[in-house]
Amino acid sequence: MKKSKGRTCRKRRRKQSRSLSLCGVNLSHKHEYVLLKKWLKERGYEDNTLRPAQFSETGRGLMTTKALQAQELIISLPEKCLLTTDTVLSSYLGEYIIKWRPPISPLAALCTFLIAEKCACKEESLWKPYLDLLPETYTCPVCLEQETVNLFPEPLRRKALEQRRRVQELFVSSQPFFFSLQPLFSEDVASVFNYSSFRWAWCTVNTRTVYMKHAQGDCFSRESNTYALAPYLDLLNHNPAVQVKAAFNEKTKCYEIRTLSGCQKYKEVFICYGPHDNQRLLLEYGFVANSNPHSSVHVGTETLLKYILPEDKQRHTKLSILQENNFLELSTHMHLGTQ
Ligand SMILES: C[S@@+](CC[C@H](N)C(=O)[O-])C[C@H]1O[C@@H](n2cnc3c(N)ncnc32)[C@H](O)[C@@H]1O
Repeated sequence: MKKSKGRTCRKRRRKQSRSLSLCGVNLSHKHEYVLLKKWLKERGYEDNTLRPAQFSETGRGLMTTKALQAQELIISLPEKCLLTTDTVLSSYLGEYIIKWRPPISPLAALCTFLIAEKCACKEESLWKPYLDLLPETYTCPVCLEQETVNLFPEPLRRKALEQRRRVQELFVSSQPFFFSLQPLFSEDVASVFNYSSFRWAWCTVNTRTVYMKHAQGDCFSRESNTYALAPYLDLLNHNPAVQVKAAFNEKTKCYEIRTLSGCQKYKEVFICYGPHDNQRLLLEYGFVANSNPHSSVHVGTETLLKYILPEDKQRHTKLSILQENNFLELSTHMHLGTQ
């Protein structure tokens, strides 16, 4: 009898403590969040349901103060709150971007704006309440020490190095444009637009933007222009198990996210960033998800080649399929021996 009571008690306590760990510590009274809410209100955002909160398992996120039913709106953020390439073009950077040839990419434009606003115009930025709440550092592979990246399994290490190369290339190719902005700054632009601030801006765009299609104008290069930074909404964390519908609503002129799964009162509200496996989540967002239904194992080239035996009659076909689908990274000492 005693034993059974103990077990029930332990079970109940475990359940309570798990449930408590899913409830966050409310942050909304903090000065920075009060300022952000005021800033959002001035731009037409009204909401009494969501609260910024710190969660033990996922870090900072948003909590709901009422139960959300399936199909209910989680958030509806007016266009005025969104930071897009239109924002950049209508800022003091616009005339420099329009004149610059060859045109810079939409991504480079957003990074330039974030750095300029964050590092140079500190007190005057219209975006200050938002910028003050952005993370100072990121955990995407491009920000990690080489020794850490060396510990990754080969396929992830390869992707991490690719990411680093892409960010470095974009930084180097954007430098002449940065130098053209010197008239806007009293400091040396080389110190404002350094690699570290560029990497911070790149990670901000990469980990926090929502998809929003923009018309392809002449001001920017042909790369896709689909980014929108969405203050407050970008506090929503990822959960692969939830389903949401998210898009810019042309009628309401708001970026809207609707839950398809619902959410309990005082629990963290999640969205789904996409059906990503943990390698993709680590590369793009700097974290991995527990119990990820999209988990997959990435097999390195050497291992793949080891299991396609020379006597296999379909060896040639199999290797062609792997190669066509980018599964083989061939270094100079490797050869396929397809004959
Ligand atoms: C759009 S932001 C979400 C808000 C973010 N937690 C914050 O404090 O600003 C995306 C970032 O949140 C973190 N994140 C999102 N979902 C997460 C999860 N399920 N577990 C841990 N971290 C998560 C990752 O650092 C990711 O790059």
